[in-house]
Amino acid sequence: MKLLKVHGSGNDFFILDQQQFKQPLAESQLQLLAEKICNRKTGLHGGADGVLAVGASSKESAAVGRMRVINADGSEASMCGNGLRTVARYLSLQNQQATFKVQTMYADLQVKQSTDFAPQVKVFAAEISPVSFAAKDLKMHFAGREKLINQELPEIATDFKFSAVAVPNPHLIAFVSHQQLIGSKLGEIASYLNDGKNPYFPDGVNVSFVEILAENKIFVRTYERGVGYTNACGTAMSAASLMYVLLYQPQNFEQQIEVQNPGGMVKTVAHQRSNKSYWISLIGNATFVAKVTVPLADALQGDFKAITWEETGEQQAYENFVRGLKKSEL
Ligand SMILES: N[C@@H](CCC[C@H](N)C(=O)O)C(=O)O
Repeated sequence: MKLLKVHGSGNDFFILDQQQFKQPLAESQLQLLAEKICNRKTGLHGGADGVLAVGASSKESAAVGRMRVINADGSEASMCGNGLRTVARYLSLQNQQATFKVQTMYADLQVKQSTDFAPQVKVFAAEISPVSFAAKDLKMHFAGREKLINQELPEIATDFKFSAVAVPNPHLIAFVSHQQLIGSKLGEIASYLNDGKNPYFPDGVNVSFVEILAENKIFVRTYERGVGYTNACGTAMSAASLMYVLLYQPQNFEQQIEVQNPGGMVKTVAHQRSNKSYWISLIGNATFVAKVTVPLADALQGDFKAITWEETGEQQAYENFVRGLKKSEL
């Protein structure tokens, strides 16, 4: 079985092109494969944050291909912003196209090759959409609250104001001080809301703390549903950018925002359509780390003795790029 180890801003994945098989993997196999190869302790070459399953788009879709997102714990998500940029690059090379649409769970999303951030640091832009603040779209249950925009949530924490937005996967976002950003509260709140037992987000939620560094410059730290802390979360950085504009800089739609994260940096632009709906452009690296082969049967048993791992050399280029950034740190 062929895999491609990739990352967007250090949020790393294995791309699994299902078209290599006579039949796509069964759902149970796909879930088990993600759990086995992504495990940070026993997985494939240090594991990953998830699997991006690429396949043919459905007949009624005009998209060039389809992306499904399987978290490291085997749960499926409706969207993955960092992952979509790497899938866009993969499909761009496969189809010799620089701009096209990729089918995702709820929408065909526009992707486009953009200007490299540095030599061997390839960059793609991805449409993050649809956006909703509705509790039903977030699978969020706080008594009497259909929306959550910069509000206290005494049910889960004091000292913070939260906003909840689906892009379309669910995000809970708080703008915080640097001390709060680097503290333990994010992990405590997110672990509880992703325990599978709490009444507020029974399906879990991605939780982010955001520090405003300057106008149009923010730092986003995320504890992801189905994964835990990650270097970056593309949909979280997109959701945080939209909330930053809505809450602090409502004149800054269509302006580029620098979003720093523990894994590097991306750029975002918040947009509002004529029908008043929102969407976000997420612009960032789409790094191919290594070409990988592993027997499928071995991988499903967590046996990685017979793998091949062929580095592309891009990871060194990415690390050089990050070292050159004037970036805040945790
Ligand atoms: N890291 C991804 C999001 C992956 C899915 C998320 N963990 C969820 O379960 O919603 C991104 O870059 O957006």
